[in-house]
Amino acid sequence: MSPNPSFVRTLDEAWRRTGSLLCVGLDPEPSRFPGAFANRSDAIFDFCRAIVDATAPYASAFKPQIAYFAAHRAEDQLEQLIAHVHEKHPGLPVILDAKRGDIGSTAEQYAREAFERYRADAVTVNPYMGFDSIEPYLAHEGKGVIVLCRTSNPGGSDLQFLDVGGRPLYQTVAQLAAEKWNAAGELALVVGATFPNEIEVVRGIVGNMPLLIPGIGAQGGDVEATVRAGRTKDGVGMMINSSRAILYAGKGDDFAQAAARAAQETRDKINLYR
Ligand SMILES: O=C(O)c1cc(=O)[nH]c(=O)n1[C@@H]1O[C@H](COP(=O)(O)O)[C@@H](O)[C@H]1O
Repeated sequence: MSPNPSFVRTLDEAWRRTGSLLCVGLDPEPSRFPGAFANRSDAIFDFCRAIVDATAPYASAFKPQIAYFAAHRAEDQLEQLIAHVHEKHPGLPVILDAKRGDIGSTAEQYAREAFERYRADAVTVNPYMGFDSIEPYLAHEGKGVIVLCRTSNPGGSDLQFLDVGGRPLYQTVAQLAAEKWNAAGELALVVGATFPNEIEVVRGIVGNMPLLIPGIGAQGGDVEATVRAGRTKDGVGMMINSSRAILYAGKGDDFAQAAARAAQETRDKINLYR
């Protein structure tokens, strides 16, 4: 079997080819779908496929959030959706947002779920249980592992800001990721757009490592401050995610066109500051 292409390399190529740092988040909530989707058993797939096809010209990655599928017993639709992205939009990586974290033997199963069942290119993981809980994902050659570092939510400070030897815990996570955990070169970190100062600090610690940055759009993160803080010297290095502000930009039959417009505007705004 040929090895998987490198996630980090594919992502870097996508940034440069598409000229976009936008990651379109796929958090499907059927109660917010336009009326035409009511009572359709495949509504989640159909809605997300329409969003993917409409926004792909403005995106460099997609990020489905697993809970939005699992809560509706729609894991099969998630499989179909990721297969659709690979088939119709090759070269745009799919990040499965699952925020997993467990002992090694269980993590092996989560890794198989993300990479073999769903065929994601990368998965989000929680570092709270330490490196042996992350290693099983790295055993999948070429697959990306995106570690929570400084999350976008207000409660993220409860633990991530605890003082560890004179600096906040999230900085220790960034340093471990950059210096000890990244032998495979396929790690990335999550840093919320709601905390641009911390984005800048993390960028200083991790060099060119990719950052997944959620929190613009519905959570109110500042695009200009985010981009200025997180860009690499080459003006790339960030998967800037927006979910609800794109998915639900329109409520009617033109929802996909409205999503495309929102994606285009977001891409263009990001590009003003690269
Ligand atoms: O790992 C994530 O993607 C993530 C980390 C984080 O710190 N904050 C955060 O909002 N997310 C996810 O990013 C998405 C943000 O969605 P919107 O606020 O609608 O753009 C959701 O799927 C969250 O689960």
